[in-house]
Amino acid sequence: MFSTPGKSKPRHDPVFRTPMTYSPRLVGNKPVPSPSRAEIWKEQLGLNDDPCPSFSSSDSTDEEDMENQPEQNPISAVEYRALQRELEERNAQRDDLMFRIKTLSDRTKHYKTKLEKDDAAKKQQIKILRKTQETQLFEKDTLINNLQSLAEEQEDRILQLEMMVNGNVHQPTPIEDGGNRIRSLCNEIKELQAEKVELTSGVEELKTRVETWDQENNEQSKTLQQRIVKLEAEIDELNCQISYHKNSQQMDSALYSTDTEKELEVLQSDNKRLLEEVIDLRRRQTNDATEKQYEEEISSLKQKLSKCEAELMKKEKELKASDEKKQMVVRQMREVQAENIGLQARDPEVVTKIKRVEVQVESENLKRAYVISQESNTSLKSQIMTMQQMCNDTNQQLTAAQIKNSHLQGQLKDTCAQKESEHELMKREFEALENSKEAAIQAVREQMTADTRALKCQYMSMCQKMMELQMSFKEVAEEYKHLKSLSKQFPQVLSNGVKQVRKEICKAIGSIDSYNKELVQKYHREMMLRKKYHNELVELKGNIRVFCRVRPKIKEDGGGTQAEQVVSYDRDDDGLVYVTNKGRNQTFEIDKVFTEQSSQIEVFDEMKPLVTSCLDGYNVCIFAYGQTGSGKTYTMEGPRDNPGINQRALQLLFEMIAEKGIDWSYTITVSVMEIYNEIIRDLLNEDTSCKMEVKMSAEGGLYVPGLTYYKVESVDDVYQVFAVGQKNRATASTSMNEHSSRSHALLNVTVTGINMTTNTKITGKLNLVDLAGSERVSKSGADGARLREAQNINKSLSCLGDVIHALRSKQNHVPYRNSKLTYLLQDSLGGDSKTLMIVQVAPVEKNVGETLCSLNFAQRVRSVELGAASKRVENGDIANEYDETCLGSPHVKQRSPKNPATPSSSNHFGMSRPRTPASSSKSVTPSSKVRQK
Ligand SMILES: Nc1ncnc2c1ncn2[C@@H]1O[C@H](COP(=O)(O)OP(=O)(O)OP(=O)(O)O)[C@@H](O)[C@H]1O
Repeated sequence: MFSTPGKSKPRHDPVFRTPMTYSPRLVGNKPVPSPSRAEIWKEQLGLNDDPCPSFSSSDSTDEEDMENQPEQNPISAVEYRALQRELEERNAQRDDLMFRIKTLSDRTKHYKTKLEKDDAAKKQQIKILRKTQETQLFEKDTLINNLQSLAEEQEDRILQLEMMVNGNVHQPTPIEDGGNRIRSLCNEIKELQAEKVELTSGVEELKTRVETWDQENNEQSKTLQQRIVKLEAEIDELNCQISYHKNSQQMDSALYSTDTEKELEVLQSDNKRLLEEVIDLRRRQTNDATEKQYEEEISSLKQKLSKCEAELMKKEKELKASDEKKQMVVRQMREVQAENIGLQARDPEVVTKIKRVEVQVESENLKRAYVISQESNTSLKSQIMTMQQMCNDTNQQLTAAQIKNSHLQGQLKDTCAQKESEHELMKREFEALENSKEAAIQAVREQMTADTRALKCQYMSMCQKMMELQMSFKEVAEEYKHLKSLSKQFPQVLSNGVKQVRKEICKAIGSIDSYNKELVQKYHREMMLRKKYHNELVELKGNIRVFCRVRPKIKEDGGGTQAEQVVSYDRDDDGLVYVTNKGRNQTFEIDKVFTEQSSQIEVFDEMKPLVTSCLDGYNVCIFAYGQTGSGKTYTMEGPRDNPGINQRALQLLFEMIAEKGIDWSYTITVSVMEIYNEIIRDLLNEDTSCKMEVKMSAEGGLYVPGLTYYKVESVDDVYQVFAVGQKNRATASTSMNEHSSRSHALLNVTVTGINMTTNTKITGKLNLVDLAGSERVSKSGADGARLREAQNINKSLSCLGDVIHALRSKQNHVPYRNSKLTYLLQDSLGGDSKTLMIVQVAPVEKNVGETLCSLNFAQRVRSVELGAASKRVENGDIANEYDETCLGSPHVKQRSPKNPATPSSSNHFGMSRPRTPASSSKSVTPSSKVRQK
């Protein structure tokens, strides 16, 4: 019956519908088709490709089945409803599962979107970081480029300076990009600097060498000049000597002159060569183009210098040798002169000879030779002059070169200093930039590392989340698949289930059919009985009602066959009780049977209406009847932690009064008495020896003169009253346990209500009586005092039976006055009262006789009709006397008893047995003072 959302209905908004909006379609009602929540979710989840199998076919089939079923298999409406309910439950389960799927898919979507968002944020962060990194790298590159350009500029400047110094032409080296370029550039700069330093040192060395060489050259030149001068002087001197000895010593002097001239020539050639070398050196020094050439030249110069030095050494040696020769010549000349002088002084022959020699010298040849020698001498002199001139020029040039050199050296020094300072500055800047660059790189690296770590952590956590999500998604998917398969199988399963259930139901129906028939029969019988009982109950309203309570087994019951259970109950009727006696089952019909398991509360709940009717002005009497130890006291008083009817009744009265509100003013008074051996004792009076009597007032009401009443206002007051009563009862009796079993205990509660608006007074009385044990005399075998006690008990219980009998048989005279008990209970046993008798029985074989007697008595009492109960309402003056009881005229309604029997005919009322100490639950506690009227 599900419609396809895409066709029959517009697409639903992706809004989650609460489960309350969903109304599952049921089989039999043919509801208007509407998309299920599962379909909506599927649609929202995009799972419409394989839609859930529509239940329409199965539903319709089911429906048809159901419609056709009555023809084939008679299925009742109950069965149909059960199936409907099952279907609803299945639908609800399916919806719940779909809801879970929806929730999980929502969660998955949520996580996915979160993941995507995180991814986008991460990517954005990475982009930003990349951009930042790129910007930083760009800045770094710009910085490096700036540095490079700066370095290039500096390098150019250095090169320019070097060019200025050296006249070299520097070709700029191509600069590589990036850090390698900087490093290579730095290395190159360092290398260049080292080279420059080396070159500078080389230049300086060269300069020093040049200087040294210049100095040496100068010195050599000076030495040479001096030597030249000296030689010229010597030549002059020699010329003089030659001129002096030109005739006589022509040959010798010519020889010497030739040697000297040779020496001079050699020296001049040397000098020339040296000058040429110096000039060449200067020229080379100024014209060197490249450093290599310069070095080569320096090396060649060095070699030349060394050669020059060697030559100089050699020349010095030669000069020394020539000096020696000259000295020798001078010496020879001196010797010649001395010889000449000696010869001149010796004789004229010698003079003539000399003259002759002179004449010979002055011959033509000599003259030619002399002229030639003079010419040569002149040319030599001119040459010497020229050489001197050249030497002077050279010296001037050398001086100028020296000046220029010193000037250049100064410039070079300045340039070097400037270059060094600039280099230092540049180095510092470069270092600072390098440091800042390193710091920036380090900071960026650290930032990047931290960011990478954080991103890694994020990535890991996201991966983990993703894994978890994937896992959960897988689980959800598997669950969804499983659900899908289940939902696919569901119609089949459902139809199978329905068929199975139908079969089972049919089978069950078949199997229980017979039982049902039996039940129907029972039901009809029960209905009849109920109707009858109801009618009886209505008729008997206000009459005696009889309950039976079976106490549980106690240890006093002993063991063995005597302790065997003889009481049993009807499973369906709580008014039937069976007693097995000598193998025969006896059935007793009671208004209500309380089993061993019934609690005090359950028992009291049945009596609540009676108790509360007291507030409406009814007289109520509840008395417990039964043999000793059957649980009368337990039911009426009960243990302290689980109180009985007495306390609960008073507590209920207080609660009801509290609920009544302010319109009614209630007063509750209580009196406690006991009847022992037909003597009434006031248990609220400390003087228990005072015998009380029941009197008839002038108005016709019964009262007990001198009876103590306590006005109670709370449950605590009730407890105190009970305590006083128990204390006084204990004081009055020597053996509490036995005494309590052989006396009737009466708790009389009088409730007086005054309506403040209408001034109406309502008086109700609640008599709660714990009767003495009802054992037969023969069983206990009592005698003496015990016999008297038993006789009194018998008498009172017998009188009770007589009264009931008289009432039952509509006798004109009801013998209330035959016993104190019936006389006291007259107004509660009369026609306008409500009476409840709880017959207590023991469940064991040992007490079966007494149990049968008690139940017979109960059944007889139950059959007595007392007529309808009536309220005791007065108008007008409010009576303040609480000790007055008003007896209405007994109204006996005739009704045939079911089990007519004479109450006193049997030996039921007999002597009581002594009671075991353990069975006593009556204890005396001191009471506080209460108000006594
Ligand atoms: N419904 C019950 N649940 C538990 N114990 C019970 C119940 N009824 C009676 N008893 C126990 O049985 C024993 C006898 O009970 P109880 O004294 O009330 O008997 P009784 O009929 O009042 O005797 P007597 O006539 O001597 O006063 C007590 O020990 C009591 O605790």
